[in-house]
Amino acid sequence: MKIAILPGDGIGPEIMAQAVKVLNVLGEQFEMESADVGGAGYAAHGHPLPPATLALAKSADAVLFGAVGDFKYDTLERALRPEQAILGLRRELALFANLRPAILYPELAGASTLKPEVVSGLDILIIRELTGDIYFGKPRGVRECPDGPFKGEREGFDTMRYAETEIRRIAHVAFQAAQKRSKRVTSVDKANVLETFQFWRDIVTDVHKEYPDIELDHMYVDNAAMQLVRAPKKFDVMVTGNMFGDILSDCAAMLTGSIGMLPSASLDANNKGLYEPSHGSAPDIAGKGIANPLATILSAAMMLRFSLGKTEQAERIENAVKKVLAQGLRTADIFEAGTTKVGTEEMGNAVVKALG
Ligand SMILES: NC(=O)c1ccc[n+]([C@@H]2O[C@H](COP(=O)([O-])OP(=O)(O)OC[C@H]3O[C@@H](n4cnc5c(N)ncnc54)[C@H](O)[C@@H]3O)[C@@H](O)[C@H]2O)c1
Ligand SMILES: CC(C)[C@H](C(=O)O)[C@@H](O)C(=O)O
Ligand SMILES: [Mg+2]
Repeated sequence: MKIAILPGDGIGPEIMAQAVKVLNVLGEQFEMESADVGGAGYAAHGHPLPPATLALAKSADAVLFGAVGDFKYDTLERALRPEQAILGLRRELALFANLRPAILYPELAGASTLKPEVVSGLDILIIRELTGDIYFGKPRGVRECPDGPFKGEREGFDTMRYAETEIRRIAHVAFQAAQKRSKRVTSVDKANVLETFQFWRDIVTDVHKEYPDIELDHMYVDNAAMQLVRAPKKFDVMVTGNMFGDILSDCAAMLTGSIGMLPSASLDANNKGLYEPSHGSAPDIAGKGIANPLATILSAAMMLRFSLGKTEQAERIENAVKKVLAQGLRTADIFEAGTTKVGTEEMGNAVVKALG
């Protein structure tokens, strides 16, 4: 089985090294091949998603991705910016279904910024549509404003759009995921204002007819953001569009103690996938050896489960993570009094040791 390893920028290489270490000691015969991506791809090959990197990702059984982005590239033309690498991979590999599970490990109840009783036992799954919406809609750009009070001035614009097929297939993913959980789906939209999301609501409602065992409710995104911090445990599966999902999943991350705890799987129609932590390249802490590698290690576990058919190995990793947390080991982002602060590498080594 071939795994493409794309560490990327900032803390990407540091956290990826820990996940690779874990994969290496499982006793499996994985063929792992690394390639430059993001700012590292641009620096070495003049493009954030060099053709060889894309070819590797396409030929592999799964992709493990670190993070991309570096503020020093923010002035490059958009097509050359590091973020285009992850957007390009999502589009080229047709990874339309992004699963972001926000689970609170009991040991981290005190690490969350919310009261322990609000978050204890939290286990929600955010399903974010990943290849449509305003992220990919055209036209977009900066132009002369054609009408209205600002006619003649420059204006920036993007296009929000969803085709029926795109909504149907992500709705199926959500309902089917809910069938394996507590059979509840909340579809998050902005149907009160946006045509795109009234259409989204209508199509999700239609797909729901095929899933009479699932309870569906609809919620506006502003309310959903509020409810996520007010009473997050009321949610089970949340399904939403690309941009709302981006924002809500960062919000949900903090319920788990840190964004350094939130893994993700981005899947195509055949469960081939790219796996990455939900966070970015964290330039503010890059190179310091203090980043939390657990989101990346847990992403590797998701990869074993969803794309490589190695459920037992996935569980081994997840149990090892629980064990190190129970041992009181914490990176700086989840540290609290009475626990032991460790660096990125020590945390990776502890997971390896705890694999059993
Ligand atoms: N999928 C991706 O590759 C991805 C995702 C999000 C952001 N980005 C990019 O990353 C760069 C930085 O973006 P940002 O600062 O807005 O978001 P970020 O997620 O990189 O960082 C936000 C905050 O969370 C902290 N943080 C993130 N991951 C952490 C970890 N594993 N352990 C401990 N702390 C962690 C950071 O130190 C920072 O304070 C930008 O260039 C952005 O475009 C990339
Ligand atoms: C880096 C960026 C393109 C990306 C997104 O907006 O999807 C990131 O924020 C994420 O959540 O994976
Ligand atoms: Mg994001």
